[in-house]
Amino acid sequence: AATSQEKSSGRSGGLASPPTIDRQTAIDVNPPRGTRDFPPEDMRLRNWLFQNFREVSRLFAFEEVDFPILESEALYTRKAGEEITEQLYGFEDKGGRRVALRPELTPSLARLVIQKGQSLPHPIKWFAVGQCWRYERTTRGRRREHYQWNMDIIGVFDVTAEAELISSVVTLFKRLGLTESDVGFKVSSRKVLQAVLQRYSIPEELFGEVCVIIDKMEKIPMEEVEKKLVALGISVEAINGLLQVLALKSLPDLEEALGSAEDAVADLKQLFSLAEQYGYSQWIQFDASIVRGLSYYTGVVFEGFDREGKLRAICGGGRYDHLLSMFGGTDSPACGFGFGDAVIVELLKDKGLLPDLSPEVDDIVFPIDQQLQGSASMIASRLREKGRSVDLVLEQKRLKWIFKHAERIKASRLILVGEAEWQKGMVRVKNLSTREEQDVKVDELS
Ligand SMILES: OCc1cccc(Br)n1
Repeated sequence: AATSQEKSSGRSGGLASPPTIDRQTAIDVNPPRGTRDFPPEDMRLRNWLFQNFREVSRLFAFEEVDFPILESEALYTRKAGEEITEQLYGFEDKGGRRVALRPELTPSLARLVIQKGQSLPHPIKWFAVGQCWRYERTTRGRRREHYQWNMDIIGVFDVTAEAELISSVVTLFKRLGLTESDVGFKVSSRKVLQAVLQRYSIPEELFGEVCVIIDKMEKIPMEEVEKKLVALGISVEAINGLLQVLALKSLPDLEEALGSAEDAVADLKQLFSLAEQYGYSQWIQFDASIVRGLSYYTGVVFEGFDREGKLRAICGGGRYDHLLSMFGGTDSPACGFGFGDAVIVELLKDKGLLPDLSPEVDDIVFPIDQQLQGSASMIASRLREKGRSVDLVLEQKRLKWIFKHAERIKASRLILVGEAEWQKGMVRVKNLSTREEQDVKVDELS
């Protein structure tokens, strides 16, 4: 019999040729440079990862929020030489407004907190999973978009907030099968830097820029770092004092260098003691060189890293107590982190921890012949009402194709709608793992 495709083309034999369309030039079927498609297999992995983000956020009683990917450029035009603002994906829209694809979520969160004003009960515990963008020079061929999981706590002065945030990332890592021998957190506080800058009476307003320069220490040659600091008017003596403190790797050494009265020392001692109580002290270590690259951090900063040292930071975060006033709002103490969707997948791949995710179809419903297509649709609807995921075969196929298809989508059952059984108000149900098959009354199908 002619297949439905052959019928529609009015030709039998050979494949039906597509209707002619006036296509001048073929489009580029690849996504724009630096961006990704998510075909089903990749989408299943992404959904699995995001489901873990959401489940951990639920465990920590955070509420989900979201914001537009497009924001006013003004949210990001900080003058601290940050990579994230230098690579801003900004443009002028048709209304002449300067807008940008968001490079991070925190400014949007700050904007919403200000918009909602004091009506919001504090502390605010919000999370978001959102796509973020940068315009990276293609020379480095790096991506221009990634998805970030963010968790933020607004309204808590104490480092109990940071301890809670780090605990949530530890929880995520454990859910993904990672242990403290795979990953860890380097933890410090920008108050360390602040204390040193004060000792050399370096003006407070240089703080953000100095942090951004120090953060580049691992990425650019030391002499360039020093040149940038000197360009800010910082003396060589101060720079040496800075570099000495930044080399500290133990809290006792920090206490010795700064004295126990310093906030940085007290904060970090409390944080490490809380980590003990949470049970994740094996996951964290003090490292004064950690400053992170966002200018608005003001206190504790941390980043997740892979202990083999092969990958870029897995996640990063910290305290940002003055971000709201940067946008004209009233300051609230705040801290949060961003966790990208790329490095973690590379790490899971390296560790052989990527899950085997297959499509989850319960039933294939197949009308043996064309006249039973309507009956098959009725069967499919009944099964769907019972919550079964049903792949209804929509065109005549040979049984050989059906079994191959069932194998490919890992269906658990094949429901054959055939004339003889249908006359008796039944369908043939084949269990595709046990190969058992039986006729089942339509009314008893579940
Ligand atoms: O973490 C920096 C960043 C921001 C936006 C997009 C991408 Br890819 N990466």
